[in-house]
Amino acid sequence: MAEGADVLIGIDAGTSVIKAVAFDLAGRQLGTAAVVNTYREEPDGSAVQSMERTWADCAKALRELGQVVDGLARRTAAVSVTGQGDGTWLVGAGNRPVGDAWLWLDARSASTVRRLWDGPLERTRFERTGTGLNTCQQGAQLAHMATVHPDLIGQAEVALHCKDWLHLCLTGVRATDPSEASFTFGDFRNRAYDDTVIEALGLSGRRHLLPPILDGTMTTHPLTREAAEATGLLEGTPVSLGYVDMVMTALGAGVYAREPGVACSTVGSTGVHMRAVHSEDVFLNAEGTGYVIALPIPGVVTQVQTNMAATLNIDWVLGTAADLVAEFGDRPSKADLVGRIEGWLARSEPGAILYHPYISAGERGPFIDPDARAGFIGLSSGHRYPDLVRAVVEGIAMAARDCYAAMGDMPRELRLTGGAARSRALRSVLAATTGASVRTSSRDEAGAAGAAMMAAVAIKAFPTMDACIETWVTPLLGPAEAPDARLAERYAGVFEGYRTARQGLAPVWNHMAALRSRDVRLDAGAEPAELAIAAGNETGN
Ligand SMILES: Nc1ncnc2c1ncn2[C@@H]1O[C@H](COP(=O)(O)OP(=O)(O)O)[C@@H](O)[C@H]1O
Ligand SMILES: O=P(O)(O)OC[C@H](O)[C@H](O)CO
Repeated sequence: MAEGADVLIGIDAGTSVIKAVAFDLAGRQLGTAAVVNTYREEPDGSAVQSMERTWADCAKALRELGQVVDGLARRTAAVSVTGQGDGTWLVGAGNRPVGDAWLWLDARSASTVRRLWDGPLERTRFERTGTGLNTCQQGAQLAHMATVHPDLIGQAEVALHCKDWLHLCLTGVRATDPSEASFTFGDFRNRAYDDTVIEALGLSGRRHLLPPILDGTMTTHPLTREAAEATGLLEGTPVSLGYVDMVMTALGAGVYAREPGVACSTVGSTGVHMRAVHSEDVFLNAEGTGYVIALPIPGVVTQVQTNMAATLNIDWVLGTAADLVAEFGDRPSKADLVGRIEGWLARSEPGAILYHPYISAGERGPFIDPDARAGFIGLSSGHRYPDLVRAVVEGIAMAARDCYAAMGDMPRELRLTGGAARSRALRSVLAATTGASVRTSSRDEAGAAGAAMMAAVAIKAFPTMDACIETWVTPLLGPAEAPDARLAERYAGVFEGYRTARQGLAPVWNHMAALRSRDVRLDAGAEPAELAIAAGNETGN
């Protein structure tokens, strides 16, 4: 470690915000800089993001951090980068992007996913990766591009994820990390690529696109001169490649605990619900859903169910109100609306309306169905906007319970992070819905902290990740907020309705999807065809 270097920087390139956060070597947060992330969604299901802009925004966040923390460049011992997972960031000659990145929100590969589900090697693929195939993942997206956009793949030399792209921009090194490599193309037991998995995805002929796997707790690479100029940091600063943000956030929030019954939920744009287990204790369900994501701790992985949209539903319900109000004058800010959530929850009745939070074009956990869509059940004429907001919040919590129910016993303690953790009312709904006590960390930036912890181990500020957790995570955990018993009883009943309804709705979602695709075909000049509600296409329980 360089003389006087007492700062670690964690970069967390999320779907909504790109953050750069400085910590001292004991994990105390020294400063934060954030740049709003930009991506586009189109009616064809695409969700894409400029790769150049992502790097420019990341560099901007680092430069701004330099204005917040005195002497940052000279004091930085190491940097680590994590980011939104899944998706496909193609890089071609001269390390230039091949078009825009496809994000995890991109639903275009739905038809390819359905085809691959029926393949002879699908169960083997699931048992090796521990991960149910869905449209978010790079394996599905590459397989789809191979048939529909061979031009894109043809120009690519390497297929990266978001954090890998930023790591390439910082260091000039093409690599990915053990977590995304193993849940997408490999085996979580040995954290290496697996030929059968790659064959199951129909990608044996594209094997050359997969980069080397690098463990950022063991290896760092020096910041290049160009990256130093762009970020304001010093050339040669060690850079560690973090694991995917889902486990970096969980690591920073306390997923790895010695006590039994502890789980960790990130309720941000997406909902991620997980437990840390030894890789031999992973439970592979019959439905083939969930993720198994390696932690940067030897032999320890997270067993995960992730529901696609969590607070994106809150953004939708608030955005709807903002659009309406804007018709009469000024548009209220998101902060104004978020600030009213507690009040709306206080004056609405718990468990009165069901809401399924599948607002983001499909669901991936605990069931996989690209056709799933959001909806309210149980509206009466007396219900008003606060009741809808409450239903949306409860729907997000029901989805969390649905995910834990598919992984075995409910947790006793839920370590909660993400946007929803900021609200006392949301925490109490989550506690009552899952029946678990909720604890949050006094540090806000769990994802960046998880990444910085990798850098701390890489530069040997701590001998092991266990030792780093003892200093960085455990002391910051707040008191347990116990569930309200009456509310918990009410929500246990509501959950039965929630699950029964979403199982029953699968054929309706499928029918609506068929209508949508018929509209597209009619627009293209095809003959109309008869449609009837058929048996569902749902995978999962
Ligand atoms: N006090 C709050 N009450 C309820 N929801 C909140 C609150 N603060 C933030 N949120 C929700 O959390 C979202 C941001 O979550 P966050 O975890 O920061 O994002 P991301 O998952 O994209 O990193 C906001 O868009 C909003 O929907
Ligand atoms: O960008 P956020 O919401 O922090 O993380 C997104 C996940 O990595 C993504 O859901 C993986 O599929």
